[in-house]
Amino acid sequence: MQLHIEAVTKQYATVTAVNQVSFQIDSGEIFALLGPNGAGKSSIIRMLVGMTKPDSGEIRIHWQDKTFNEVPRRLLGYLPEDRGLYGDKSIEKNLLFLAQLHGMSKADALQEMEHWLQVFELSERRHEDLKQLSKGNQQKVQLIAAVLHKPALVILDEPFSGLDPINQEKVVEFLKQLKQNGMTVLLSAHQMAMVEKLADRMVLMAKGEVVLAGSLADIRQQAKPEQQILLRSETPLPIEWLQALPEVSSLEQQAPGQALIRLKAEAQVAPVLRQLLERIEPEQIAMQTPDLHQLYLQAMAKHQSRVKLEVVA
Ligand SMILES: Nc1ncnc2c1ncn2[C@@H]1O[C@H](COP(=O)(O)OP(=O)(O)OP(=O)(O)O)[C@@H](O)[C@H]1O
Repeated sequence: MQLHIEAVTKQYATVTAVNQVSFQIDSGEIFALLGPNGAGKSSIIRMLVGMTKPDSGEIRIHWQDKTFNEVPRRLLGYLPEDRGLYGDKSIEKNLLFLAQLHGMSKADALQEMEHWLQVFELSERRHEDLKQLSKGNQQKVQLIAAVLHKPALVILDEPFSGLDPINQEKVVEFLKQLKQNGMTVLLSAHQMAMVEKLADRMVLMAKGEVVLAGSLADIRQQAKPEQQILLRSETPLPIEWLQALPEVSSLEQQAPGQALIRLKAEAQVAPVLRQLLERIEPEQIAMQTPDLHQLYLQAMAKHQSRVKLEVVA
């Protein structure tokens, strides 16, 4: 299963939800769509599953030796943005119904269901009506429903939403299992820490456009992130002096004796370290690599200031 999204544009009335977006998802990858609210993630997903069509550009899905313009239903496991199962039916009845709709036999569905109910610790509750479950547990049932029929491609619109940190970790493990089982996974998410653990590649979108794309390492390179120095001392740090150093762009004081110092893009690290060591006796001094959350915030801030400049010009 390979997906090609080529120069796809989607307009709703006055809003360009997706603007000339291109990327490719390879077989067996976990691929993440990232971006703030309204970036266009769900619009792309809705076009992939055939709920809407692009205004221009092309979607091509290659499966074995065939090509499609939307993912065929029998190959697709989909967690929609608007969740929808039957509240007055039990977990088991809901899952059996959906598995059989996808052409699974009852025996196969029950066997597959057993595995996933155990993964999400819901085995004991299989006969409870869905409406009796917490929002998080309903979400877990929805995730099982998306994969029970062993689809080739799983598309999950915000699989982590509404889940506590422990259950978010469970979803990470669930997604890793899907990859091990050979499925291709596309997900949208706001939880950068989870995406960082999982995604082989990703695109960062803003206002319908791709801002950054690639693996985490690629994104780190493209983003040209600020260099960061973590400084820890047993005595309080001379914060004003640190802020006034010409190489420093900003400083985050994390405790009286601890700060994260961000350097200007063109700054050399060695002279900064020399000055620090002349003035301070640090307990710890370390270069820090920004995580996906920080890269995301930096990329979005840069994108916003570029858009503002374009508007002024
Ligand atoms: N059916 C629609 N009619 C009109 N505008 C729409 C429609 N669907 C989406 N939009 C607009 O398109 C833009 C992109 O929305 P979309 O739902 O794709 O973003 P998203 O990245 O999935 O956001 P979120 O993280 O909030 O789910 C938004 O400005 C949204 O208001």
